[in-house]
Amino acid sequence: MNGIRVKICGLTETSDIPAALMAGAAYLGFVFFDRSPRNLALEAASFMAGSVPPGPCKVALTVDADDAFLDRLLDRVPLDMLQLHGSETPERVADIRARFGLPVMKALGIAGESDLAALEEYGRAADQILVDAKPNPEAKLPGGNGVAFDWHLLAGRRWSTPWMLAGGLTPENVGEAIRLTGARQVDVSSGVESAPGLKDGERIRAFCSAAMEP
Ligand SMILES: O=C(O)c1ccccc1NCC(=O)[C@H](O)[C@H](O)COP(=O)(O)O
Repeated sequence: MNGIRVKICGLTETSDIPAALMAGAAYLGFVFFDRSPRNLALEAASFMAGSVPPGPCKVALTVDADDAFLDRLLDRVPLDMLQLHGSETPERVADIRARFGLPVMKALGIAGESDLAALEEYGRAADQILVDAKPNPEAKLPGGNGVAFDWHLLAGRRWSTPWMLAGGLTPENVGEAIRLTGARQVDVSSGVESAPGLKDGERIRAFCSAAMEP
């Protein structure tokens, strides 16, 4: 074991939870975004998150959510972290963190060198940064597109805020991604699916072991 922490994002079936936990995932991600094939109704999310034993971090992914939705979400679903995957400003990130009392992870899209400055800025407002691929202009979703960015952009860089690598990771490429970027945490959604929104237990297991026991 190398201490790498894995987040499996976009769980949609109750059976995804034991699959992710048995594989050793440290974070479980639930998506709340209407247009996503991984979108969960609050009732389903409440049941799924309620079935998680103490330990793993239960993360809610939202996109430019307003306070009324976050109130309803946190009223009904037992959660440990909010992942903000829209165009929330640093001020909005800080506001959500103060108002809702949960750690916040801000997702930032990277396509080139010039996108890296935002990591410093948002690092002052968020508890963690999710360093993800910037979606193509024609993409239907702001994340979860199974697209990677050039990992060399992160090589040799250090940030004081904890961060997690995401975007197009798979059981086949996660070892190389960790080696090139120095990531200590990795996030995956599409790369462990058999179809959009359908997690594959065997790929979850393969991903976790490739990340944690290379
Ligand atoms: O997964 C979705 O459907 C989604 C919808 C809206 C915003 C973000 C979304 N997903 C983000 C993720 O699941 C991951 O955190 C990240 O983007 C990596 O996804 P993938 O490239 O599919 O592994």
